[in-house]
Amino acid sequence: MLDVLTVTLNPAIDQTVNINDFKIDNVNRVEKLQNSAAGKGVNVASYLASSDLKVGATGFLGSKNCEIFEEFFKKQNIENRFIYLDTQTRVNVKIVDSKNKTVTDVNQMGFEIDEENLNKLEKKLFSKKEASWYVFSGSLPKGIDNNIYEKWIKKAHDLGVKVAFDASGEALIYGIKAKPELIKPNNHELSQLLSKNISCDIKEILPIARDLINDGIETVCVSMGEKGSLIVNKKEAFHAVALKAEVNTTVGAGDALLSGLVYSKINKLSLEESIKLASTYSLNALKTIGAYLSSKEELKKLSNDLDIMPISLD
Ligand SMILES: Nc1ncnc2c1ncn2[C@@H]1O[C@H](COP(=O)(O)OP(=O)(O)O)[C@@H](O)[C@H]1O
Ligand SMILES: O=P(O)(O)OC[C@H]1O[C@](O)(COP(=O)(O)O)[C@@H](O)[C@@H]1O
Repeated sequence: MLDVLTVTLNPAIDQTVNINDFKIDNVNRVEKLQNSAAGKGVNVASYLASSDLKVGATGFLGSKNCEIFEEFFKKQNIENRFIYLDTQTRVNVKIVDSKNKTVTDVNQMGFEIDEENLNKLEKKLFSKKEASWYVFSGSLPKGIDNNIYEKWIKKAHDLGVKVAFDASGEALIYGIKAKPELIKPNNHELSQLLSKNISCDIKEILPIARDLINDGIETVCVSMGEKGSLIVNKKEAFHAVALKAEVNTTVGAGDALLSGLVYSKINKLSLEESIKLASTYSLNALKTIGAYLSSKEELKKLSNDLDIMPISLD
């Protein structure tokens, strides 16, 4: 049995283009271009497989541009359990502007899923327990109902599988009703959940995270970009923030954070150790284009750049 099976319904080839001083409504010249196999669950699978867990990845892939994924799965030691569709996987453009220090995401809608293929995937996931943990993450392609993750989290729990969940909008609103063990919304996703603007203020985020815990979610980690993250369970809370960071891209930092949290759950790390490890993974992701984890020594060095502060729950 696998340790972790990640599910990516709408993977992507991330096309990172470096444009110095990117200007809208103008002609921009690309200085460097890199394509990477990606999508939320593909990234998580890669970080976890590099952490010596037995990992599989499933969901849907277009057969017409699947080579980049197949090479990546082989290289990263990820068991490929994708269902192939007779089409292309979407290409998401990531415009990295090092002069203005911005990253602009242009994410395509991707393919449409019909009932037959959805049934095939459900069979793969729920005929028997395939892994200790399932990770459901990322946007929903056309043809899939917003409550799919809610339905699947319940089905996973019925099989005795634990669930980490990272989605946005309606899919998130439905999904948390099924009480996954672990969620990692960012502050924008919390805003969608509560239909009001949530800032990166710990005093504002802590009670919201605690409400989610009281509703039955075991661990809530709210990520806040350069403001770090807040992790909360029933007993403790910590705020992790980077004292310094080398930022070449912010794409995949959330997936890296989630991966570190899943690894920590599987290895029963304390909440403080968990957020330290997960934040280290995210610092690593900021340096690297594509979901590649650095060596243990490099990660150890990066972890020194973190400040982990306990937050009182009284
Ligand atoms: N500019 C940054 N400086 C330092 N750390 C960052 C920066 N951007 C992201 N991070 C780290 O990556 C984590 C996830 O990033 P975030 O942007 O919140 O996730 P998501 O991509 O899911 O929106 C943060 O909690 C933080 O640890
Ligand atoms: O499924 P969505 O929400 O469109 O997101 C897909 C995108 O998210 C990523 O997985 C990165 O996610 P994070 O930056 O949140 O870690 C990209 O690789 C991919 O292009």
